[in-house]
Amino acid sequence: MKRLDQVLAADKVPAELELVINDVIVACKDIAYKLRQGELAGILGATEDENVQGETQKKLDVISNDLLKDMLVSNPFVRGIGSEEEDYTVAGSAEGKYLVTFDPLDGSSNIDVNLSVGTIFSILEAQDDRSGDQQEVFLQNGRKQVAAGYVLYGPSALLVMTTGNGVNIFTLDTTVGEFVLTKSGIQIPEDTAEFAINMSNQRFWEPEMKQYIDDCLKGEEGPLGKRYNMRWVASMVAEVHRILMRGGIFMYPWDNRDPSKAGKLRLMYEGNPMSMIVEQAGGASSTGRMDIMDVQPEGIHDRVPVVLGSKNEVAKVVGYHNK
Ligand SMILES: O=P(O)(O)OC[C@H]1O[C@](O)(COP(=O)(O)O)[C@@H](O)[C@@H]1O
Ligand SMILES: [Mg+2]
Ligand SMILES: [Mg+2]
Repeated sequence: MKRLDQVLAADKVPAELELVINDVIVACKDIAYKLRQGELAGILGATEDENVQGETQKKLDVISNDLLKDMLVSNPFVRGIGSEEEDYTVAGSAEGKYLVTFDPLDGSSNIDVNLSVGTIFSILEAQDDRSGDQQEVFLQNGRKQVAAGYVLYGPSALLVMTTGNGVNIFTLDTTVGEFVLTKSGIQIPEDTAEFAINMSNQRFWEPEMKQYIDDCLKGEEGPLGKRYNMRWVASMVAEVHRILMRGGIFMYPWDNRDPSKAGKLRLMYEGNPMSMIVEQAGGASSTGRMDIMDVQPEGIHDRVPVVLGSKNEVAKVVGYHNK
């Protein structure tokens, strides 16, 4: 079985980028270990703080963020980091070429109930010599990503990653503490009859999204002509992983619960890296009106409506928005 370094060498990934990816992975292995220990490691429960998104931080949000941040800002090839849990971007090395953004712990509401959570990361190249504490250096669209990935902490810990040459899946071999390649060339089935959306927000959606879901629920008798199944894990990493394995469509659409937030998910920590992975696996990813990776970020914490997964189903949802 191939190790991660062998796969990266075969993909001709530059040595400096490999060292950055390695540091992300060292931190993720530590997170995986702490999650295994759970209550025994005293890591469950909430802190008394809120993050910049106005969400209460779980202890593990903070622990995971600090692990990733400490590893990366001391890496000589990292110019800076941007995190869902940091108010501002943080400078690394002035000579560093790479910028790393991450959602240290995705699906945090699942931690205390012992369900799947993940870490999502995205790597960009700095385009000029601005310092990593200036958010402007990060404000590049998703097409500029040189690598993206997630670690899913489920029954086994999986690293799913792309450097622009397809999607590989590595499983953490806990006997040696290494991620080893277990699947490559992942392809998402083009069609699906399984959707994932938080239905409790239905009354806040735009009419186009309401119409699509109404038509899914009509099943064989409806205009979509098939019976749909539904899943909602409330952990984007777990949903995207299910879609990579068996197809499906995942949506966190725009809603008007809070008009200042264009959807719940964050472009630079969730939307872009997941879109790169999904597109590299032959799927599609859209806001409903444009490809997510073409959205120009205006701020590091920008939010974006997300529709991603099986290509033909995403095209249907985009079709509803274009009607
Ligand atoms: O609780 P809701 O509104 O269903 O939202 C679930 C969504 O929120 C998220 O948990 C957001 O991620 P965080 O846990 O990193 O804030 C996604 O993973 C998931 O798809
Ligand atoms: Mg998240
Ligand atoms: Mg998070």
